[in-house]
Amino acid sequence: MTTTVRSYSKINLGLAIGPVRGDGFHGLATMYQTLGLHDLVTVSARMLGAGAASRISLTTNDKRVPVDARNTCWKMVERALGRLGLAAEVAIHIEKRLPVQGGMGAGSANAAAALLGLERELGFALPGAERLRLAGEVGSDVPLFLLGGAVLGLGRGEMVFAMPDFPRTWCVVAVPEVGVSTPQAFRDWDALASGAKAPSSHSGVYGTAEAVPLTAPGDESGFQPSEISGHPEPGASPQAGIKRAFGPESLASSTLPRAALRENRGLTSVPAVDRLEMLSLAYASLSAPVGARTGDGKAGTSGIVRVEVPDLKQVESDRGQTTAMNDLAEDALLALVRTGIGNRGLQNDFEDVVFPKHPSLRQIKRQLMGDGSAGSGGTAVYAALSGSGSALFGLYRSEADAVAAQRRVQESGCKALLTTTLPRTDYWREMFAE
Ligand SMILES: C[C@@](CO)(OP(=O)(O)O)[C@H](O)COP(=O)(O)OP(=O)(O)OC[C@H]1O[C@@H](n2ccc(N)nc2=O)[C@H](O)[C@@H]1O
Ligand SMILES: Nc1ncnc2c1ncn2[C@@H]1O[C@H](COP(=O)(O)OP(=O)(O)O)[C@@H](O)[C@H]1O
Repeated sequence: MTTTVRSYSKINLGLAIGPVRGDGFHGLATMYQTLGLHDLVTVSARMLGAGAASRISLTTNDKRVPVDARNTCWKMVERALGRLGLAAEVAIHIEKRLPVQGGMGAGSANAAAALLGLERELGFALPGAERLRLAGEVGSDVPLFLLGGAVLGLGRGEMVFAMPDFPRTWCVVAVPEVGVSTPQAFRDWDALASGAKAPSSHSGVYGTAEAVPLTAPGDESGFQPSEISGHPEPGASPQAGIKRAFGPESLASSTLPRAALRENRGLTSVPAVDRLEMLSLAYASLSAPVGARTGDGKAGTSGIVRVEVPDLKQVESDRGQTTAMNDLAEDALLALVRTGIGNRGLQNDFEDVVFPKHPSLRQIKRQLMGDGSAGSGGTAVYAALSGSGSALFGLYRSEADAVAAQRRVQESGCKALLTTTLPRTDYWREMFAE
């Protein structure tokens, strides 16, 4: 028997990078959103007798994807079998449709899909908290795919909180040919943040900050990853997560070796931590009941997922959603877009290092955004780099606006895909392919 799982992608609606932690990872506050674009992961598995060693094999249609123990699916399956004390023969096939190194979390989603496929094949399910813990070990972006929908990510991105969902929203994903390495993008950010010249958009964050020691008194090694990894208790509130991620205990345990601290004074600034905490609180405040959210006071004016579009109209009426819901969706999305610090609004910090290195990506963001000029089609509600890139996305009020944006990007010679965001219920309903 085989199980085929849709391995969906994500975008980062906003992403703020914080200080380097004791384990070398960066603190993050990000709002993930799953998308309909997906790979297919097929798993077949059979138990082996007692004493046998597990055997994993992997195939894929994309030669850039490793087919050995470096593959995220392999890591996930190996860990899950180990945790269960089971031996099995497992064959995984990854049909790649998503860009590799695109910032869409494709490899991370593959790992989550492999776990779900394995569980179904063997007829077991790990407890929820255990799954999230294993997923976080495989990669910072893996746990979000065990929730789906709109997800707040804290810690190094692996502490995940399900947020109230925005109904499906039209989305265009631009897929430039350039690949961006995530570790390199973080290193570039470190160089920028610790350099003499602070980016103008972050002045006041890194420019004049005084360094504060995050090292516990007397601790010279400063390396205690076990204290700062892990996952909040299931059902914990985002606010509890924020406290855990940024509270005094976390700072005490988020130790940096003293030498690194000296070298990275700007990174450990109080304002940098404050900024991350403020942004997390702003994101988390969106978890208030939908009716309590405020938009721009002009509900219904921008019409996110308005039902003028035949296909989407069909989809929505099939699911019993009402037009009134669309107005609330618009309010929630506009509130999110305005979330941020100062007058910067929603943002992805990686743009500050990735755009200077790849100026063509800034240009693609402009095309996704649109300038509203006559004949060019509608503008985006929001457009940004996803994760560390190189994929970028735009969110649109209607299919017509999205199609116009797709055309603008394609005419400039860049591949552009039309899709929608994928709320949590749809994410799970459509997860297992026939
Ligand atoms: C930046 C983000 C934002 O969504 O996405 P992508 O652009 O990769 O999609 C993620 O945090 C990426 O998560 P993921 O791709 O799972 O990264 P991991 O395997 O955990 O880490 C890869 C490397 O990135 C760096 N890293 C990652 C996460 C983090 N919070 N701080 C880091 O410094 C580390 O150097 C790490 O070794
Ligand atoms: N299952 C997988 N699918 C894709 N890439 C994988 C996988 N496992 C490991 N990798 C490696 O991880 C790197 C990042 O992959 P990917 O998830 O596509 O990027 P991003 O995190 O930017 O979305 C790739 O360069 C690839 O070598």
